[in-house]
Amino acid sequence: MKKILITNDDGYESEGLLALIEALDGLGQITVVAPSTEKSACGHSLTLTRPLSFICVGDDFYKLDDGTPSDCVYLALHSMFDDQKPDLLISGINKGSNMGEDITYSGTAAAAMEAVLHSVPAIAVSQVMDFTQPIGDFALAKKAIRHLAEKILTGDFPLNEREFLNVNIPYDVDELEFAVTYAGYRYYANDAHLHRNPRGLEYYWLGLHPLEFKPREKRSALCDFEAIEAGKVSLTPIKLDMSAYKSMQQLREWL
Ligand SMILES: Nc1nc2c(ncn2[C@@H]2O[C@H](COP(=O)(O)O)[C@@H](O)[C@H]2O)c(=O)[nH]1
Repeated sequence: MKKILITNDDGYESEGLLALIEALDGLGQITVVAPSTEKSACGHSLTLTRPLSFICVGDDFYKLDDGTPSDCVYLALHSMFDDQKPDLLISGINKGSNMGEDITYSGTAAAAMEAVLHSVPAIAVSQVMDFTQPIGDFALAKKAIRHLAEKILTGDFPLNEREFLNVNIPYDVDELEFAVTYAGYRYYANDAHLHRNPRGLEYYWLGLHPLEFKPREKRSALCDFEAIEAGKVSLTPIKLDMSAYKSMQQLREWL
């Protein structure tokens, strides 16, 4: 029987995680290891400075106290799959998109990175949200991820070593249509909001600014943002090799 490992970064009680489990029902033996608390924007952090513990919350369903998504993958592979690695790791369904350079912050994407570093095929799946509206049922996301998982588990994983599939699901769309994309260019501000507690101690809340984007020049395909704007499920192949090959010669000349 095929083995599927599931994790996320919104925490083990997230609606997106439960929807993902439902979407994959019947496709294989599912093991869930998810953080005990929300870990959004935790990146590819591993917890090396304190111990972590699995806490069983159901059949083959564990929360990792208090681990990151990457810890969940790392420890699950170490402790639960000593004879045969999982055939697929799926991280999500994240409440919020992860497009462009978002993936450099994303715990959802980082779990997929951790998996492919251990030669386990991986998908990160994130749902574009309107946070002013009810969360919804992730219907399109479930349909999309089941389609992709079935193709992978009955056939092959379409990417190369140390590459993962970053999937973003459009908001409020019913029809399933895929688009193969590249990661767009995301604009980031560095807003922070200063407050003081009743004793005068200052503290900040980061972020909370609009995250605009643009396509990158001279690309034939759509970027992830454009696919989402067109109501398509964005499939972006991401490689972990971050070397700036085009800059190597200019660096040599600079020396
Ligand atoms: N650079 C900023 N990124 C932000 C901000 N608000 C949200 N985000 C995005 O959060 C997600 C985290 O991903 P997750 O998979 O860990 O939930 C990622 O897409 C970030 O870009 C912000 O104000 N600034």
